[in-house]
Amino acid sequence: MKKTYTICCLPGDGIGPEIMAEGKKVLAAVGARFGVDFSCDDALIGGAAIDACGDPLPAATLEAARASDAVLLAAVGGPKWDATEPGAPRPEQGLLGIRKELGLYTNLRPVQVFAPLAGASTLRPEVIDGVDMMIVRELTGGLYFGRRERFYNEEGAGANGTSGQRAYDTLEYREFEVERIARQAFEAARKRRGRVASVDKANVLETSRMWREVVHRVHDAEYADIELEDVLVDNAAMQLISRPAEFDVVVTENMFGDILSDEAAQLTGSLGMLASASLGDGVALYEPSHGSAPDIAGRGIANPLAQILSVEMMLRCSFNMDDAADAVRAAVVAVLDDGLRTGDIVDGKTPRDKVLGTDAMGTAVAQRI
Ligand SMILES: NC(=O)c1ccc[n+]([C@@H]2O[C@H](COP(=O)([O-])OP(=O)(O)OC[C@H]3O[C@@H](n4cnc5c(N)ncnc54)[C@H](O)[C@@H]3O)[C@@H](O)[C@H]2O)c1
Ligand SMILES: CC(C)[C@H](C(=O)O)[C@@H](O)C(=O)O
Ligand SMILES: [Mg+2]
Repeated sequence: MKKTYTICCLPGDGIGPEIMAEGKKVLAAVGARFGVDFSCDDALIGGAAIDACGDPLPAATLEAARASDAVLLAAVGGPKWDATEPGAPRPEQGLLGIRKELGLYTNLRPVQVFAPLAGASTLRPEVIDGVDMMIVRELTGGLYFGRRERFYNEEGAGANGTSGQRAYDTLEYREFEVERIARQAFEAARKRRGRVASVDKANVLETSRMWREVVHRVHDAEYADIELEDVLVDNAAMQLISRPAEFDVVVTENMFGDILSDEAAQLTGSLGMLASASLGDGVALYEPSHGSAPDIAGRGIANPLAQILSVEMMLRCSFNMDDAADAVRAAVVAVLDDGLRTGDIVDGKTPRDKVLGTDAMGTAVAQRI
């Protein structure tokens, strides 16, 4: 009897369905080579779910995700759902909702420069040479999940020529949330080069002062073998592009991690190269770090490699299929070594016949597995 894994697939919006097709293609190739069945069932999330049933995270989706062995998500969002009236459902609520419901507090975003893509980055080759870092982003706390409110008709409306609106978001962390993400970062560092940079804004924010104190306490008590440095987030943003190869593990709170990971993606040549794994205590979710790329959606030119590398992370983290994960990685490296590129990772030297669309790029990877 073949082993069967059930994967809940959430294609979402924009380029989501296009890159999801390539993730499935790669899973099928892995299944054929390693004698495993991947049963992939689609469910609705984001804008597609709003259109179908008015809810960005339908109960049936959550149920399917909980019943699966792993969740593979592509991307949500797009301009179609941006300009709705106050309080209307938004695609991003589906994503934040599933992260919270599944308790996915750890988001791993590996930033690696594939040697053949050195020319695709906007940074000089000697700056990005050897870049290999793991961003450990806290994913279920902070500003994203704090109390927020918007007041449309405040007293004093019209003062200073405005309509008198007021709005707030709350940045809150509890000690246990910092402790558990710190442990994840130190554990990751032990398997890597033994260094953690903890990024905060402790010169200004009270949450950051607590963050720093807790990270150091966990470090001193349990991980004294790991080298720990504190970096203020503004300085971290600068150092990420001035000395990126020196970072090993970077741990930070939710919003800083969101912003820094998009910045770090530029080291790899494109946001289309950045995979991620969102982990908690139960079923895990894998998704590219990028969004639904509405500017290129429907044209068949999106880079599917972040989705495919997210499949690699799934095979490793959820199914303990290291050989299969290695095969996916090797296939991606082989494709890049063969000079094949999607439009976002070309450089001045890429010949036209080596520039592939989404479907051909996915096929090229699958064929090499
Ligand atoms: N995890 C997610 O589902 C996720 C993540 C980020 C943004 N979003 C949503 O996506 C929508 C668009 O956001 P945005 O434009 O700010 O960010 P985006 O990540 O969708 O796109 C930013 C830029 O990167 C390019 N890009 C992204 N992925 C690519 C790929 N695979 N191949 C080639 N190019 C790629 C896009 O074309 C665009 O120029 C918004 O609604 C946003 O909320 C969703
Ligand atoms: C779409 C959005 C809510 C999401 C985030 O900010 O977490 C995205 O930018 C990401 O990085 O996964
Ligand atoms: Mg983001």
